[in-house]
Amino acid sequence: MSQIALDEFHWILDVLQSIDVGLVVVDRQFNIQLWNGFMENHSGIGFSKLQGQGLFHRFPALPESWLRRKVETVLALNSPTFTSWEQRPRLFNFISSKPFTGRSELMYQNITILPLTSRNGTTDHACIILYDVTDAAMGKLGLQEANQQLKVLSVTDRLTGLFNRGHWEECLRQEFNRCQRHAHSSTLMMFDIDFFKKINDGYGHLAGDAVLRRVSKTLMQVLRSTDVAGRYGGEEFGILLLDVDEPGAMYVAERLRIAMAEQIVEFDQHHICFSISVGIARLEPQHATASDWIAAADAALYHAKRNGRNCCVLASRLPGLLSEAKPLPAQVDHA
Ligand SMILES: Nc1nc2c(ncn2[C@@H]2O[C@H](COP(=O)(O)OP(=O)(O)OP(=O)(O)O)[C@@H](O)[C@H]2O)c(=O)[nH]1
Repeated sequence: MSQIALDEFHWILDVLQSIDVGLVVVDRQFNIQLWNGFMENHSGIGFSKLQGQGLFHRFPALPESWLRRKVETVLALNSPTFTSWEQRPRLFNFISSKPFTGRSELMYQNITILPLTSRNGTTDHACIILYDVTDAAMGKLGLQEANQQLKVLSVTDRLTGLFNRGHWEECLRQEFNRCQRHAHSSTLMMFDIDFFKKINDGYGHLAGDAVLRRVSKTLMQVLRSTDVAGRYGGEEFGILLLDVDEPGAMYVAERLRIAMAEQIVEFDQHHICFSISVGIARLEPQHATASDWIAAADAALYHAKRNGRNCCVLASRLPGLLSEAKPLPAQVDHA
């Protein structure tokens, strides 16, 4: 080798040694043939201690079967492969070295695996290249998290944590369409807190808000995870009971009504009781739109109010009433 060629070789080795990218060369038996400065710094093990040793023997936490498969494919096809951190967050469990910007304890890595062809034309070595992409990954994950939070906020009612009206109505429309396509039926419940204005007028808006939050908490305790509950208006709520018939819905509505009437909201040294009135409507063939379905449940709710409140009414039984009005709980009970 000429002096110039030797110098160039030396420079290349210097560059490989100090480049801010991890380089590992292995042979077909996965014995380590090259381990650059980046790998030394992040693993804390110098090349002299690893040279010729089995990669999986020295690094048992590596995903052995995955890496074997990748390297063997690269060598067989004589073609490189790339794996992003989104497919596999990291190959080596290196600690992230970005103490100020980094929010992740471990480094995120992109990985390229290259086939290395010798001068005699055989491809018996592979070069694993590791890029530290922790900053980019954290940026993207942060953005995804923020988007996810925005998505949740955009469908949630701030006060109660239930679905807001817009999203709940969208769920209702989807269920309406699903029932039309598959010729089966679900049931809708609309309920409203009785004499809610009196609570606001008597104890202030914040007391009213506390009652609305208690309604939502009670709903979450009584309903199943498949039920879709939303805040429809100020003190009116809608619940979609999927694949539930009228008797089933009446059973749920009564449970809900009783659970609400048993609540005592403590606010500013007052004990506040309340009740709800419920209208129930199964999706019927005569409901041409989702709005017709809501109107049917609303009509039943209106009758529940007219019937004395604290009761449940089925739209299919209008104007007759299925459940008798119960005595209202004393609405405001001084401590
Ligand atoms: N605290 C509070 N009150 C609200 C909110 N949204 C609506 N309201 C109040 O809810 C009350 C609804 O009163 P009405 O529609 O007269 O109904 P009601 O007093 O419950 O009487 P019935 O429904 O006939 O039993 C009004 O006083 C509204 O100001 C809210 O977010 N917080």
